[in-house]
Amino acid sequence: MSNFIVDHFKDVAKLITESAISLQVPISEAIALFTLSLKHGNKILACGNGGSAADAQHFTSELMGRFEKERGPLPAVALNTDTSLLTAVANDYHFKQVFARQVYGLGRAGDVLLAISTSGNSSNIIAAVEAAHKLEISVVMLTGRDGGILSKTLNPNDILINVAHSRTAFIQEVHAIVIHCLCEGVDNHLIQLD
Ligand SMILES: O=C(CO)[C@@H](O)[C@H](O)[C@H](O)[C@H](O)COP(=O)(O)O
Ligand SMILES: [Zn+2]
Repeated sequence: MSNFIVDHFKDVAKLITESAISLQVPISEAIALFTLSLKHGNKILACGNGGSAADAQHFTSELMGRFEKERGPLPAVALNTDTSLLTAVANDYHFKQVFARQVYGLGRAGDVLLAISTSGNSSNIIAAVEAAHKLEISVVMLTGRDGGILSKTLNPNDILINVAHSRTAFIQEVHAIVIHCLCEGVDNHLIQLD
């Protein structure tokens, strides 16, 4: 029997090493976009489904709380956390609208939306991106596989961070690293200014 545990660690380690090269530029660009938005007094919205919902709230909690260094709170809201709101919108309208509705309610021009989808094909994430575009909110898309439909909806100011792998688990494991790099980069920029 093959040792799937050792294989998992080895295979994701290879993907992490490859991603360090391929994702360095879009991650740096996303850090610059988030930082500029926050410096202008705007906020970050984030959304995802399942494991990516956990990733979205992981990111916003490290902005609103703290990452590694002491600083003030940075305005950031995960759109997948309020079960009353999510069930009401899904029940009364459509599950596709659960994030878009909140983008329309909370979003303002100049904010940035972090849209996370390992397939790039989740309809509620695509609808959230459409809502963001209507409000002149730039989008950082954190995706996997070939980026799916989401990657085809990029506006010129948007940034695609795509982990080109077919296993959802591996994509999510790299996404966790990307999220920590985003937090570290934003802190490096903003704490220098203090
Ligand atoms: O965490 C996992 C699988 O590792 C699952 O919960 C996964 O996130 C869910 O199936 C999501 O609904 C997948 O959506 P997406 O990433 O394709 O947008
Ligand atoms: Zn998972």
